[in-house]
Amino acid sequence: MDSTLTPRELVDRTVARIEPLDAESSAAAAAAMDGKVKPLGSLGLLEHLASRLAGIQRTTAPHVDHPAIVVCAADHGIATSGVSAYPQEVTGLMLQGFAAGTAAVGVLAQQSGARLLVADLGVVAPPPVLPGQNEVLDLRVRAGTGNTLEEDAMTRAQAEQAVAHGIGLAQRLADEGTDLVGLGEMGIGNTTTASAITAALLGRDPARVTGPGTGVSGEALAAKVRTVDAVLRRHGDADDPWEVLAGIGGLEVAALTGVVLGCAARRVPVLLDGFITTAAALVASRLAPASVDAMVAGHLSPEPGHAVQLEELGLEPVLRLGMRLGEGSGAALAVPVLRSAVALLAQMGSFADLGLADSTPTA
Ligand SMILES: Cc1cc2ncn([C@H]3O[C@H](COP(=O)(O)O)[C@@H](O)[C@H]3O)c2cc1C
Ligand SMILES: O=C(O)c1cccnc1
Repeated sequence: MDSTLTPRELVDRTVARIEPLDAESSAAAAAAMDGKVKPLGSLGLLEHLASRLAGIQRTTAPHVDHPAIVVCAADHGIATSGVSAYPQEVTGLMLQGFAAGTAAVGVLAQQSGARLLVADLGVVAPPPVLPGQNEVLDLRVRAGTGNTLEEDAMTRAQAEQAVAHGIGLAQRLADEGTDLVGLGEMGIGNTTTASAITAALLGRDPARVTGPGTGVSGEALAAKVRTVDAVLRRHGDADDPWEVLAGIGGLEVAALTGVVLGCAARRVPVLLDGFITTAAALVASRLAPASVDAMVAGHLSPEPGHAVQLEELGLEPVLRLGMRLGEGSGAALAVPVLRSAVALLAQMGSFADLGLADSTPTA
């Protein structure tokens, strides 16, 4: 990162570098897939994924050789207003689990052969760093956001700093040769924040995009919907993504927005996880519409707002496993599917190899 730039200048330069999908590479990969020894279209979404990765990476030989999962963590002032089934301290405890490699995403990232990076953007009670554990990057902007029922989540400058941190992380990963970045998050209360962001940006009724999160139901869920409604009335300037980030939060959402922008600018495909990372993707899409071209949806969460978000972004989820965990778990699980898609494109034989001129069905 050019350290002489202000955070806002870094964001603006990054946004200016984002280009749409390379239609030529994408079409060439799609044509190559059509020529493989199989009935046309029979590999379903894998065919689309191979050509999409080709278009993002601007090559007819897309690759998933060095995938990484980036988990951004931070606390939310709104968590103290009874919107989660779990207390705020869990965020810091889970950071410990990420460092130790014992959290779900640690297991799944290992299964998928993906490197795991964890960044603390502002956990209220961060755990001590223990020797021999995975590094937790210190990108702290402030110790948790303000309670958005009463105040802004953060200042505009803090939102810009958090987004810039995410861009810096993406640049570092791209410099290190990372060729796929999965997004993950941790922050008790952040489904409430994600619901408010989604309702604000898409102009939706809070009841349509607010769900159980970690497991609130009945009257507690009704109260969560009312909370999202109240947060929106205070901060919901849907026209301005910066207003949404600073007013509603959160710090990890802002950083993930930056990771999306930074990856899109470097042509690194971004694998979305669940409802919260997709809220960050929505903010990124408002700052840089072409950034959507760099996105792939890892999975579909049952959180009701997630399908609404994906429809808005025009993305088809790779997996539907009923997972509602977050952390990057769905993104980590989708990595092998993407790896398989590019392997099929690279390694499958074609009808031409068999001496057959074309793959068009006869009937
Ligand atoms: C032990 C534990 C591990 C988690 N890992 C991810 N989340 C998920 O739950 C939180 C969002 O749900 P809500 O808005 O209802 O608080 C986020 O931290 C999210 O990543 C977890 C939650 C818990 C309790
Ligand atoms: O959709 C998600 O990613 C999700 C749902 C509930 C809790 N945490 C994350």
